[in-house]
Amino acid sequence: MSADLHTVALNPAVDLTVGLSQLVPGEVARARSARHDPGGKGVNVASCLADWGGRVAIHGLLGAENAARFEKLFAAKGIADRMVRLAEPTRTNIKLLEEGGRTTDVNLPGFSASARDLAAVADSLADVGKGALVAISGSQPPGLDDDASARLAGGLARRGARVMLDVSGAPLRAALALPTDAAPFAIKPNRHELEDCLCRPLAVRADLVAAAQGLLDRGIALVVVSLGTEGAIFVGREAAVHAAPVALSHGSTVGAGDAMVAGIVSALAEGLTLDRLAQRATAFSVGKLRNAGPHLPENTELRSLASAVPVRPLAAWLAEG
Ligand SMILES: O=P(O)(O)OC[C@H]1O[C@](O)(CO)[C@@H](O)[C@@H]1O
Repeated sequence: MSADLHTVALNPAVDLTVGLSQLVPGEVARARSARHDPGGKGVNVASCLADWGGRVAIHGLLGAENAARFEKLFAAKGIADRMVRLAEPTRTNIKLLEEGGRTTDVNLPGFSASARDLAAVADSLADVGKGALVAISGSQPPGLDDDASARLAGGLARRGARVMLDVSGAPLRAALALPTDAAPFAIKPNRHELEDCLCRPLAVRADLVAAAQGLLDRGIALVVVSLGTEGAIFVGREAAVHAAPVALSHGSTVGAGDAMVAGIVSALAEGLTLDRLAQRATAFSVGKLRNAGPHLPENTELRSLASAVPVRPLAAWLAEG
């Protein structure tokens, strides 16, 4: 990969995955297993990019008190740690994984952060500009303005970096309001996040595609909408495709979207065509389901998964729906 790769995690998390036979709300559940993994969207993306062989630096905020688990991951994968340390610990998010793979996420708000902390993150990105690819992912901790991620993205875009933004809710709305010269290069909402952001239902394929195409007018070059078991659509200025998922396994779905973001970033770094990018992104996402924690399978397995991903022009997918 020739590009300079960076990820930003403003609100990382230790993921506590609790294995259960079945979750019945209101009843006592006996856990069969428990594991802790360093997580949060920007951490997962960095970890997957490093697994693929990318040279990646991570920025953002991290609680000093429980940083060891993250530092161990970064050291093991050769990820350059440029995260700003905060006194409060990083949150723990709970993932209730039932037999059969259904996962219920309980995501905590996280440490509180200030405008000064955000400025320190922006400083750590000051030398990142033209030629760089930067993934900014995940929620923002309490204390930051809704447009915190959008401001980071806008600054980077104006310096010539290509930003892949994977945020939702108010931070996504703020990013979509950026002037076109500060717009992210790519975004990856899921259907629900896009509906929430545009305040309208997108249950019909034609509406979904029209909404994604409409976002290109805001200066975004690539809009990826993930559709769970229905795959994902990839809408660019010159081409648009649908990728179907291949053989789903029963692992936790936690981090599958982050793996998809890593696949998109790696494909952009390698200059792949949109077809190949869609296959790569889908293969990373499906491959991640096979592993617990923020880890991808071997590159040979990912390549073979990618070659099996059915990709077709969006018009064909639309005609069928
Ligand atoms: O930042 P959010 O939206 O709370 O999501 C964080 C959660 O998402 C994940 O990154 C998976 O996408 C988990 O590792 C983490 O617990």
